[in-house]
Amino acid sequence: MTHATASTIELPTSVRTQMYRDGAFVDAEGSATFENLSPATGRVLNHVAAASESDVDAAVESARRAFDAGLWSKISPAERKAVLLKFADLIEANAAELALIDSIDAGKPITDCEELDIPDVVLTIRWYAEAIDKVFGKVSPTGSDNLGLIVREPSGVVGIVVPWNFPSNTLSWKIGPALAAGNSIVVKPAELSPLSALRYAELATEAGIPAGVFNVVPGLGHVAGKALGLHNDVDVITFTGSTEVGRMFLRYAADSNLKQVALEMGGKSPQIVFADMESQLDEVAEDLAGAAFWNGGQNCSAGSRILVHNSVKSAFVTLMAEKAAARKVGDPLDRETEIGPLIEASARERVLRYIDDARSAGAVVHGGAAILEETGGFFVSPAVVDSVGKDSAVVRDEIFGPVVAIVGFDTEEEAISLANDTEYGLAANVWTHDIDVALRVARAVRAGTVAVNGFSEGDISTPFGGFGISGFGGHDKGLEAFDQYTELKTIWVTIR
Ligand SMILES: NC(=O)C1=CN([C@@H]2O[C@H](COP(=O)(O)OP(=O)(O)OC[C@H]3O[C@@H](n4cnc5c(N)ncnc54)[C@H](OP(=O)(O)O)[C@@H]3O)[C@@H](O)[C@H]2O)C=CC1
Ligand SMILES: CCCCCC/C=C/C(=O)O
Repeated sequence: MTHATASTIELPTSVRTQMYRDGAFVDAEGSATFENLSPATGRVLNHVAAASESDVDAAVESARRAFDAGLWSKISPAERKAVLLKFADLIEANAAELALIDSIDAGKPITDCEELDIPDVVLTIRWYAEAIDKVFGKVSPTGSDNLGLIVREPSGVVGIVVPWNFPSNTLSWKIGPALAAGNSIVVKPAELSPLSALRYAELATEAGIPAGVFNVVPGLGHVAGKALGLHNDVDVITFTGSTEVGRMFLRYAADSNLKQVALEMGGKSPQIVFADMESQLDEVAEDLAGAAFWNGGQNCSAGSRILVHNSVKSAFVTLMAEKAAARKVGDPLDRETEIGPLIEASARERVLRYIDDARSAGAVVHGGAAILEETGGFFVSPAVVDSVGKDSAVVRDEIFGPVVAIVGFDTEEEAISLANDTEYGLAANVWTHDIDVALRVARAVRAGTVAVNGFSEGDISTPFGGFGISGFGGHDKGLEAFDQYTELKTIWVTIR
């Protein structure tokens, strides 16, 4: 394994670029490939198989064959657990290499990948492995003439479509419960970060997951993703990404076999800071700088909208500007780096446009410029936007970059009203010492996760999903994730 600077990037030698089907790497139809670029240099890293519609058909066929054969779907939960625990062990044993792959492929800081992303994958796979033989069906409250059994069965073939911002984590939140429940899966990783999914599939086979249970079809969203969404033999689609593409999966389901669809989409998550935090404003600003700028703000639950009491707003803005300026932006493979490049050139242009438009409309912007352009990478320094109207685009839109907008409020009611003034509803955060205020606000804000006194998405035991246009049809994480990947069946017995 080579650790390299952005100018001499070398991927680990284990990296494979073909599709993964039936337990083996295979070329896409006609050996078609697409260019996979480095966000840190803008240069081509490698060429990856571009799955066609017929490649997706073949992967789904393979998944269905494996499901029907029952070598995974019908074995006991305890047996699946043993294999999944081995899978987790193999991921752990290869953690350094997986971290390097995601860091190079998606431009994520290497220390984040090593210390957060990959350990979270190991934890997730272990957690679902451990859970599966502890989840029971139910017996309904019948009279003595009947026995009503409510059982859960694996759904069948699950299509998994994921984005590039946490290539390993969003994948693990879906493959963990889907595999534990006994399904076969076909994964469509993001075009911008396709590599780690292929390695996870290979490690799954090494752990003993039967051929055909775990397939990967890298490729273009409007080809491979669409083919999976429209496939009549896919029982479930689970998706993380933009609301725009999430809507397409609902249409695909309506136009095909009415497959189950679960969508985890974007957000514009409010971070509400009350006046009683005045004595700890520095600590709050540090936490909220993390919430806004972690992963370069390319996070569905990024704390990109701060609502702060007007009595402490000016001091808070000064602190946030300092925190932003202190963040080290640079080569994702440099261990000092806290913020890597944005994922692609168009993302950088979009983020800079939001910043310029806000400035032109009279906002005060601290930071927020294209930097390190000589590297060829897509770097932007973090931006704190103040003196901005609550209806401006920088306050309302999911920017998916290191940009945080700050808006003042005077009363609790106003804070709640501003927090809920969005179509999104993924996450929120409230800072106060007053437990009554904290709980009143937590209950009043319409969001799937509300953190109190610290940015958080919960842990693996807590369900993660969104209200409004942030979520549809199910949750990732927690035992609740099994609802996405199982069908409920009633068995009604007449006792004669
Ligand atoms: N909630 C979240 O975590 C995320 C939210 N977003 C939001 O979405 C914006 C765009 O990011 P992006 O990664 O492009 O997200 P997308 O929603 O475009 O992509 C997510 C996944 O869907 C696939 N896809 C794209 N188009 C189609 C299609 N027509 N039919 C079926 N599948 C498709 C993508 O493939 P391909 O990669 O080939 O395009 C990718 O695998 C971000 O700027 C952000 O606002 C993005 C990522 C994560
Ligand atoms: C270390 C675990 C990080 C998980 C973050 C997942 C974010 C998901 C998303 O943007 O959808």
